[in-house]
Amino acid sequence: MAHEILIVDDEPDIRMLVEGILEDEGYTTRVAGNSDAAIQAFRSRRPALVILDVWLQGSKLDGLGILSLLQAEDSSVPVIMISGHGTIETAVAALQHGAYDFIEKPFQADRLLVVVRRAIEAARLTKENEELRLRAGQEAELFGNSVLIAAIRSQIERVAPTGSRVLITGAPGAGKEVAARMIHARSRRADGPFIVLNCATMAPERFEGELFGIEGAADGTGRRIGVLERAHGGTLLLDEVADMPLETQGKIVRALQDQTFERVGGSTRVKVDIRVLATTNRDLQAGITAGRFREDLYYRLAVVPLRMPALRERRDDIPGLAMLFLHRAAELAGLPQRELSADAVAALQAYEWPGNIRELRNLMERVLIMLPGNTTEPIRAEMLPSTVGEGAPALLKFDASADVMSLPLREARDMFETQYLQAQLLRFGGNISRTAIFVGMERSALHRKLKQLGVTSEDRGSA
Ligand SMILES: Nc1ncnc2c1ncn2[C@@H]1O[C@H](COP(=O)(O)OP(=O)(O)OP(=O)(O)O)[C@@H](O)[C@H]1O
Repeated sequence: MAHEILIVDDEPDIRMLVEGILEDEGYTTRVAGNSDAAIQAFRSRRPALVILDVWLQGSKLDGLGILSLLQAEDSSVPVIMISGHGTIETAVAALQHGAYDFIEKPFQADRLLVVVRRAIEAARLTKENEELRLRAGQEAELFGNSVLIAAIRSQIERVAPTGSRVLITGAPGAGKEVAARMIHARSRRADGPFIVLNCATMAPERFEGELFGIEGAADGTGRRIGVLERAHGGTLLLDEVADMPLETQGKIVRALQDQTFERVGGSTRVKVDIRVLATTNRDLQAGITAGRFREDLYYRLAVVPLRMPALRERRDDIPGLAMLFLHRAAELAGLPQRELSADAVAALQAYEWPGNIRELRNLMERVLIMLPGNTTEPIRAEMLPSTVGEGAPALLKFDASADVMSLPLREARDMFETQYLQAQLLRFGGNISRTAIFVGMERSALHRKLKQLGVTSEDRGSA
């Protein structure tokens, strides 16, 4: 993305000179000749940087006055002062008031460009640090080795750089937000902001103010920047978009169409450049039929649809994810690393996971922290909460009880094979091909075997 620079100078020649130097380097520019125009330009959209003359003839406020106003409004935008001979002292004072640097007139193009580059880079790093802090613990990578998740990853790789809008559907906790973060991280906007608006938790009366911002009084008091503006140059995620009030849906359709909007209570149109992603765990088509969701908004958001599979559809991801979350939890809590025993893994794979990956992650953390002792002993199925732990062991343990001992070998073997294959099928979500590879049989031979043993599709877990 080209960085946009606001040039504030009362002399048209200097404005043109600076504009030319910056545009030759690929920056985009806006210009203002006095304090009113400068403040209005700054408020209508945040530039990446401001170049501000110390002395502005015929302007209500001079450079220092403008600087303090801009700093009060948004100190994350760096300001470079331009000073003439008689104004160096003021420029130095400006540094104490938060200006990034100053350059003296007449200046060399090279010197200007070096300072501009440094200022933008410094602002980027500050912002990045802040975002890293905010994002700590928020995943931007979809882990898992199953065929399903690998397919999602490759769809993301394909769609991320295109800038298309993507509608991500799937059950709660299935990783929709992670997928959205991954799209942003692999897009050309990766250096820009990633802003999430949670439509489910937003009170309807606050919605539009949050989305479009609020104009406030003429002197700027009470003005609030909305998420559309905060996401400029980056990505906006409309999380749980089905919960957006109908009236707001109508307004956002227009904003998506021409990337301009008005703040609540304002009349100037703000222009932005954002990519919009949306998630939902509801059926939006049903919402359209019921009149709860606008069809035109649906088609604007669902340019590329992406469905996140539930965890029970890709049970072969469970062992790896469970270990990942267990290791991370141990690291965070400063506890010794522990492994999972085979029966614990099987129990985890047999469970239905209504809360999907979020439930798995929380469970692994809870198990690790709640287990007594400072031991490195593997976690066994019986140590898991009973809802999870009771799922598998009956299928897995072939116990040589008296009953079995009274059977002829052939029948005992059939019994063992039935239980063994049922358990393996469950581990692989009923997928015959993957089970066959694991147990070392041809796919067709496994089919025949299952038929002969009378193992039906209900025994195989959901595919
Ligand atoms: N494939 C994955 N690899 C690693 N972590 C994941 C994966 N998918 C989800 N997670 C983790 O699971 C949790 C839930 O994921 P996320 O918030 O993306 O789900 P969601 O589908 O957006 O849920 P909701 O609909 O409830 O908002 C997060 O902590 C996330 O980091």
